[in-house]
Amino acid sequence: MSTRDDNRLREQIAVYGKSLFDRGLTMGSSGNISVRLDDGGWLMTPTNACLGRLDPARISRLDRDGRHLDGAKPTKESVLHMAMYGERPQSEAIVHLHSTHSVAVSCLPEVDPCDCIPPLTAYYVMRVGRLPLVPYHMPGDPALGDAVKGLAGKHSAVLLANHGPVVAGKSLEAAVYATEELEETAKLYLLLRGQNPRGLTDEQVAELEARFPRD
Ligand SMILES: O=C(CO)COP(=O)(O)O
Ligand SMILES: [Zn+2]
Repeated sequence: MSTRDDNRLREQIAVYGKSLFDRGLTMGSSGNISVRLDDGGWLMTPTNACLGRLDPARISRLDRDGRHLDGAKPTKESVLHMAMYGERPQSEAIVHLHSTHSVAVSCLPEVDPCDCIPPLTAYYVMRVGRLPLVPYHMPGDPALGDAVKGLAGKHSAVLLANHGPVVAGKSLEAAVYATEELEETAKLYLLLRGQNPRGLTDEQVAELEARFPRD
């Protein structure tokens, strides 16, 4: 049964999904979005759905154990989303995209798997922080859940190798903002590759983390 709060969250998922899709931040039927419900379950975007054309009424609802309750069949990444929530009780929403520059970084052989993108800007530090790389798995592989478990407690965002970012936030808005910041910083990183850019110092990063703690 849908509550008023459910309906507000369904509308929000559709609005943010369309905004992300319309700006080219994910293509075709790629990407997925979820939000946590008060009863411990989740709303998740349906599998093979275009984020630009979501029908709020068809968004999938799952119970706290990940069982599909109603709506269309959920995203094949439901196990990944649930594993991330399991490590992050403070997170209320997760966004996964195939945003081009972030995916490009996820394919580079030289990235540090503990920290894929250096702290180039203050907003990257404030919204994303250190970004670990998750080894390649097929989309929807349930083993992706285990692969993020060791990382998601300490990191609100992870980068799936040769695939894309998965970003948690204390609200859907926060998760979207962080995903956008990650994509723009991935673009900057690629633009500046080979130019020995000056990143923020450890002191500047520590100052930002103290002043603007991430959830
Ligand atoms: O991005 C995707 C898989 O990683 C899209 O999958 P779904 O269509 O099942 O959500
Ligand atoms: Zn994907």
